[in-house]
Amino acid sequence: MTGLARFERRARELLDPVHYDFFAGGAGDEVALADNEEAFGRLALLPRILRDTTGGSTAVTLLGDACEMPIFVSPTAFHRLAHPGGERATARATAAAGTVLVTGTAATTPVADVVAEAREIREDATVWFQLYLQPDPEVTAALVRRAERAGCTALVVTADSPVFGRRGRDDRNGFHDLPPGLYAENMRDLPGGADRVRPIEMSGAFTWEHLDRLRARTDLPIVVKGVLHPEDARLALRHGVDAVLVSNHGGRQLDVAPATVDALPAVAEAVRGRIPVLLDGGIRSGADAVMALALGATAVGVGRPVLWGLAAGGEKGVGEVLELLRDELVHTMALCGAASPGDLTGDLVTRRGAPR
Ligand SMILES: Cc1cc2nc3c(=O)[nH]c(=O)nc-3n(C[C@H](O)[C@H](O)[C@H](O)COP(=O)(O)O)c2cc1C
Ligand SMILES: CC(C)CC(=O)C(=O)O
Repeated sequence: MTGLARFERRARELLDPVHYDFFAGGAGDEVALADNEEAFGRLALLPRILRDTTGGSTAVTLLGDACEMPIFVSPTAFHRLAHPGGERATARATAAAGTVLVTGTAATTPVADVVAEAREIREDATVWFQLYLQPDPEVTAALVRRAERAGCTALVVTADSPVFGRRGRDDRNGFHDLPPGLYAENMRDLPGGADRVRPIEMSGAFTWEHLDRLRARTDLPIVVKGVLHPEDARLALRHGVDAVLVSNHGGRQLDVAPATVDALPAVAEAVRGRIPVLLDGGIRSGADAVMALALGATAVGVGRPVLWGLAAGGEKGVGEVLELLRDELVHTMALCGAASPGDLTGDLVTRRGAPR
């Protein structure tokens, strides 16, 4: 078994099947979930030859943060459900890999502890905070302050969840609550809920105006997560957003959303290089990352692969997953004649079965 698949297999062996299903599953018939991965299989890379790639680098700068590779850790809920080391283990491994960790509202470890853990490994470790805007603006404001005080350097606002996706596996398994002792720790001690953990609320009432209010309230760069329509990318630009993240929430929200790599070119075209375009969904190899970068992403996020590494081997497992992806990325770039991510251009991507 090559690549990341062995981590998923190991995770499946070790995890409670109900928890495995929570991590692995998607919305509805899991069409978008499957398509995220399959869409990469429909693409091929058209390599360039005789280009000196020695002395190349995978480094990129993301919203001012130096990043050793254009692969970051997307926000996923409840890491302590995957492994007792939880978000702390993920933070240490991600810092060691020199890349960005996006922790968030649904973490089972407080954001301050996540950042402290990452900075123990590397002083300048980068942690961003994924925010679910909450209907009570005071609660949202408190979450933002919490992330700022912890030392997060960007906010990632998830905008694809006006309602919670319908996850058939969780319904069938009756999985709706965390086991005793595990909580969304960032929701603890917030206004109106002293001494208790507030539930994370989804709301369909949010508009770009709420983004404007957030913009006015924080100096942190803002990433909007869940952009698929090019017009929303244009709106993001108009509302002073610092980056967009092309995502369908790993196929966990709108089940008939397109695969993210299929949605990427139109978004990149709308943005025309003015702000970074990030992507997550279905990245399972360094070659997948190369394809997305060539199609206009500045960096790509991985969700489940990190959860599988965490479940399989805690900090060490996450480290192995990130190193495997880095190694594949470097190798694929070299074979494509690319010395740095900037050399990955759209002409390198073609449809499988239909070379130019
Ligand atoms: C178990 C799980 C939990 C997730 N939790 C969140 C979350 O709390 N907030 C969020 O914005 N996205 C969440 N996501 C979506 C991820 O950030 C990301 O978009 C997705 O996992 C990328 O797809 P991939 O798993 O194929 O890499 C979650 C995804 C999974 C699989
Ligand atoms: C439990 C949710 C807040 C997180 C999640 O499962 C998701 O965003 O997919």
